Amino acid sequence: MDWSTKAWESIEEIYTQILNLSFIKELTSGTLEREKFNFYLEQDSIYLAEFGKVLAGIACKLDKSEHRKIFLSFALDTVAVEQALHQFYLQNRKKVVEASPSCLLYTCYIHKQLATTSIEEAVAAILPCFWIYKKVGDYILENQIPGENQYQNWIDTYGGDEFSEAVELAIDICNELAKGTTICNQNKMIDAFVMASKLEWMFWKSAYEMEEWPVKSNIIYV
Ligand SMILES: Cc1ncc(C[n+]2csc(CCO)c2C)c(N)n1
Repeated sequence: MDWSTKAWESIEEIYTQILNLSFIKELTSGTLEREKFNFYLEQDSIYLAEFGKVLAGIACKLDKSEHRKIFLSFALDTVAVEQALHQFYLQNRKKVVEASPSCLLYTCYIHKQLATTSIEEAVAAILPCFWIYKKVGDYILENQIPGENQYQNWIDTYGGDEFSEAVELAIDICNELAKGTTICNQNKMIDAFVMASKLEWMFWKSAYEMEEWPVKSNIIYV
């Protein structure tokens, strides 16, 4: 069994719980409140900016030029997706938004992986972002209520064939890196994959709840 098969089997339960989230159910039916979706997009904008930096950082550490090329193209795609979705849904709103606790946790986790773990573990930590979104995008496409869905543009970004190639490349690179490393490190890669999958679940849950910080501040800038 290759590394990615074991990795996906390790998160089957988390994936099922993602599909059962109200955010995903209502995104599928198109009934998700716009306020919740906008909250998600604003948080996602923070996430994508950090994710793009991590992808570029991973590229710097990869030995094979082919892998570097792919990760740099992922980093560019991330900026493009961020701009396109946000232009479409938020019309370039320039509100200053603070990262929610879950968003901060996720972005700090991937930065921590890049800064302090093996390159294999860092790559494994970014795979759920690709793979889970592909699966969720396809699931929504298949289970959509036919007709108008105000979130069609978002759904089409991740569901369908266009995004498949990137996901397959990311999975293949993980399998190749896993093959070239120790069993111990392969298991650490699984841990990273599972942790990032939990953080994907938390990200959607926190968007639906429009998660706030449990303590407030009254910042006065100079
Ligand atoms: C929390 C969160 N997780 C995953 C994605 C999906 N995603 C973000 S960047 C990227 C790679 C290339 O665009 C993919 C698949 C998201 N938007 N937000």
